Amino acid sequence: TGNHWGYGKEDGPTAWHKNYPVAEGDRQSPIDIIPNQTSHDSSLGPIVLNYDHCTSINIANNGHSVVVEFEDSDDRSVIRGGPLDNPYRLKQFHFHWGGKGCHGSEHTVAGNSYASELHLVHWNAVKYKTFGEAATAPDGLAVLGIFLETGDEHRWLHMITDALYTVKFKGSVTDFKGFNPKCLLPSSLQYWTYLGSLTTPPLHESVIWIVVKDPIVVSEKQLGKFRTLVFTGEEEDQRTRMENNFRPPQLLKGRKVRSSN
Ligand SMILES: NS(=O)(=O)c1c2ccccc2cc2ccccc12
Ligand SMILES: [Zn+2]
Repeated sequence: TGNHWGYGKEDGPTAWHKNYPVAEGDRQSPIDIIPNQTSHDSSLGPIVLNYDHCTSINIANNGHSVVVEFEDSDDRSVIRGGPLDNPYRLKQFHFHWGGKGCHGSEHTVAGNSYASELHLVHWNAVKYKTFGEAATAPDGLAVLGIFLETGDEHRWLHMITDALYTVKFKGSVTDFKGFNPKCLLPSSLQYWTYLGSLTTPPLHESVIWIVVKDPIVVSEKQLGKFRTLVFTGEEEDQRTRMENNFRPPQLLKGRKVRSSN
């Protein structure tokens, strides 16, 4: 019905262009990043994150992913530097993941996928009054992408995975205060950056992507807890496991991918 979209055969990424023609636009995300075809740009400074006074509000299942929202009424948690001309305010973060044992990242590196990908979504509150306005502007959003690979248990991810049972169904929201996503970042913030889009409908071409090169490591058990979520609402009789909620790589269409040193 209407602009309903998902990750299934009928309503998935290959069908999105019917309701969202920008799906075939010139700056769509994700992409396959080929490291030896990126251009190293020494003018690209380090990414600076000021999350020390960030205020997480809640954790929610929006029927597409699990999302942690932040208080963004002031500049208490911002990302700056790198390719950004302004500080961008942290709004939310969410994840994309695969099915058991298969891959689930959105960006790929020389054709290789990771098990999952974390997106920290920020908006340009210097130039735009609201997140909604920024979301449709070419320099409105900055999303920091972090790859997750499986291995040892991640010492802090349990704070997220322990809360997932409270947001099993689409539309569920629970309090989630005092979480600082800085604990989910790898030690090195070397990155690739390019101009792209939201990877979910409405696919607005408003994102400056900053994809961190080094993955964080999480255990298969921790990743498995994301797959206990379902795409469907509690009132629906269908229980469709939430997994493979990733869009495949899109055409580069002549875009340059720059690399920090
Ligand atoms: N995958 S995504 O980061 O493009 C994305 C958003 C990006 C920018 C603004 C809002 C977004 C909301 C999302 C909600 C669920 C999944 C991806 C989302
Ligand atoms: Zn995302």
